[in-house]
Amino acid sequence: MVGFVQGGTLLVPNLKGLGGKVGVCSGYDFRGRLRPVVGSLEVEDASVRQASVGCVDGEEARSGTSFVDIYDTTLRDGSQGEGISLAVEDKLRIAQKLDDFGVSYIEGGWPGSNPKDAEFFAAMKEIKLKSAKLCAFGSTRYKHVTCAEDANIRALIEAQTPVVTIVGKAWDMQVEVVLEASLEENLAMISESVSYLKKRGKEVMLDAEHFFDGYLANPAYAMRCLDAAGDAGADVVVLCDTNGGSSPWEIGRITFEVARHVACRVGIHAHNDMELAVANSLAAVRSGASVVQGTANGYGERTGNANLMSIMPALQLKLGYKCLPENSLGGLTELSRFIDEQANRPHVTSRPFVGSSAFAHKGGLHVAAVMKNENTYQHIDPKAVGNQKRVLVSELSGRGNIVQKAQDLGLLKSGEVVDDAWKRRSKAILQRIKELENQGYTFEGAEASVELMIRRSLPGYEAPFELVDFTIVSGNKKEMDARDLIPFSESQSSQATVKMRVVTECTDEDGCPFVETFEGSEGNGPVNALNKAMMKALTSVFPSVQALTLIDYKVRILDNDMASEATTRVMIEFMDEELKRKWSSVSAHPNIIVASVNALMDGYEYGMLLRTNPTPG
Ligand SMILES: CC(=O)SCCNC(=O)CCNC(=O)[C@H](O)C(C)(C)COP(=O)(O)OP(=O)(O)OC[C@H]1O[C@@H](n2cnc3c(N)ncnc32)[C@H](O)[C@@H]1OP(=O)(O)O
Ligand SMILES: CC(C)C(=O)C(=O)O
Repeated sequence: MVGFVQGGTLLVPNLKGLGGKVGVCSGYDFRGRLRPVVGSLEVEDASVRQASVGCVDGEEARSGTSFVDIYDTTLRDGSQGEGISLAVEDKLRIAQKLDDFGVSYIEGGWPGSNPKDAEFFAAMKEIKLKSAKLCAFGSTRYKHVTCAEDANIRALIEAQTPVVTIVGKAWDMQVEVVLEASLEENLAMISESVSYLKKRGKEVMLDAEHFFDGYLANPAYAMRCLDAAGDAGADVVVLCDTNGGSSPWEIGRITFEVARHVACRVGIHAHNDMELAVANSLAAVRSGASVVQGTANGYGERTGNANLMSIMPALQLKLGYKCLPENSLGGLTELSRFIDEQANRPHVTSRPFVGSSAFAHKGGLHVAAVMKNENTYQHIDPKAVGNQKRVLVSELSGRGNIVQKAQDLGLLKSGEVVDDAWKRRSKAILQRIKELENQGYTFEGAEASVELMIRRSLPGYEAPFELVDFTIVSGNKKEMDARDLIPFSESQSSQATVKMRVVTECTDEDGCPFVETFEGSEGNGPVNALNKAMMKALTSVFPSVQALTLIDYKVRILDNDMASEATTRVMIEFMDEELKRKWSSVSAHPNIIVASVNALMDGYEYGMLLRTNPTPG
């Protein structure tokens, strides 16, 4: 922020000796955001062009913030990402969630493109958004037709949205090669399309496709494209880094030029081909853009669009802009994961701000420091974006990781002095973890196994069951001969039996009496048969174990060169359907059955503990 407008006078601190032109903004709409650049100021040193041109006024000036509108295009540009296909119902749910969260604009799709998008807009006519404005997207009219004749423009009107965004070419080469139209015809396409939509009461944005490449190739023509839109009444011209090849310093400089030239608001739409889309969007804002287009989690064609999940917190927490209603940002992590779920995309743990690893500490030195002061290895408070600090336990841990884990689990009070017993305990656990990781375990993703190690080290811990013995008989010649005829799910090629001692009700006086159970089961493989037998044995004493489901079973061979003697790592994930909790356990062994039995036992033990003594999830 370099300037403050007061009573029509631009006060520019610290600009003595600087030069070039500085854009001046004035007036605010209901959100307190800046209105168009209305003038310019000559100063003397061109280096200022790379500085920010944001201007503030009145209340906003006093608080030192200005409003940036977030324009979400997950439902349109996001769905151009490979592997993303949203059903109408998904789109409706996402639109409502984005509205609840508080983005300013939601681009729903391209009504002239396909029946699904048209259906979405039809359905949206029945849904009232709380504060976001719904946008329909399309292109400028086709060459040599009138807007009234253009099916795409007609579909935009029929969508009945308050906002229409149209993409128009801004790079002379693209006009000639792709549109095969004259440069003048392209200007007419832009101008007539904008004015046609404005006359029908729409708020209109022009997405100036390839703007930055176009500006570098032919700045005068690129600007004429924006002028064609601006003169026809466009509310916002959005500068697109369509090929995603620009850098923040170019984006900053060019956005600055545009912001001081055009009379309407300026937006930014960046793609991530250089992994700079977020940086480019922020650079544009610092240079005068006040609308940022992007997608949830950075979905989008090729390498994706600018990730709004990073842009929104960066604007509010780092750059001092406002872009969301009060307290909204705390829902960011949930929003990101909700949209991943709807889009059927895996959660990317390393995503800044919202990923489950974004505040996960692994290195022993880091954890020791974070325990003293979280700011030592965190750039923000995770709660500000609805995320949480996590401590991982692995061979890279120090004692602090174990102590912190015990505190997180409520086994040791936070702030309590770590006494000698805990010092010895944490040292022993740590040593065991390092030994086991050396043998092939990995505890990082197996938090149930870590928790059990800590609990088992505590005086008085009693495991809810003990596996006395098991047998497995797997495969037979008859099944082998018929293997091509039997579907996998129907194969019963393995049988398992288990003998267990299961704790019944514990009382203080009598301790915990055991019952011994013996059960058997068939399965389509040895682990399946064994799991079913364990489940039977446990449910015969604890019926609630039925709510536990094995949802993932991963096997990894750790030393391929050892051929069939190789060590196998098994990671198992369970879910308790009723408690809505998931947990993972791990084991490693050269015998895949032993590794599986150990991981299964940890999984069941943890599940039964959760039932009797739920820990924070
Ligand atoms: C950078 C972006 O992300 S822009 C958005 C890109 N997204 C999409 O394309 C997804 C939705 N698209 C679609 O469903 C289809 O492409 C449609 C319905 C829009 C058009 O389909 P079709 O009529 O079959 O045309 P096609 O897809 O081949 O598009 C090419 C035509 O569009 C014209 N065109 C391209 N950009 C524009 C534009 N901004 N304004 C006007 N016409 C344009 C081209 O000149 C070409 O015309 P021609 O066939 O006369 O040479
Ligand atoms: C249509 C526009 C916004 C676009 O996706 C781009 O140019 O990248």
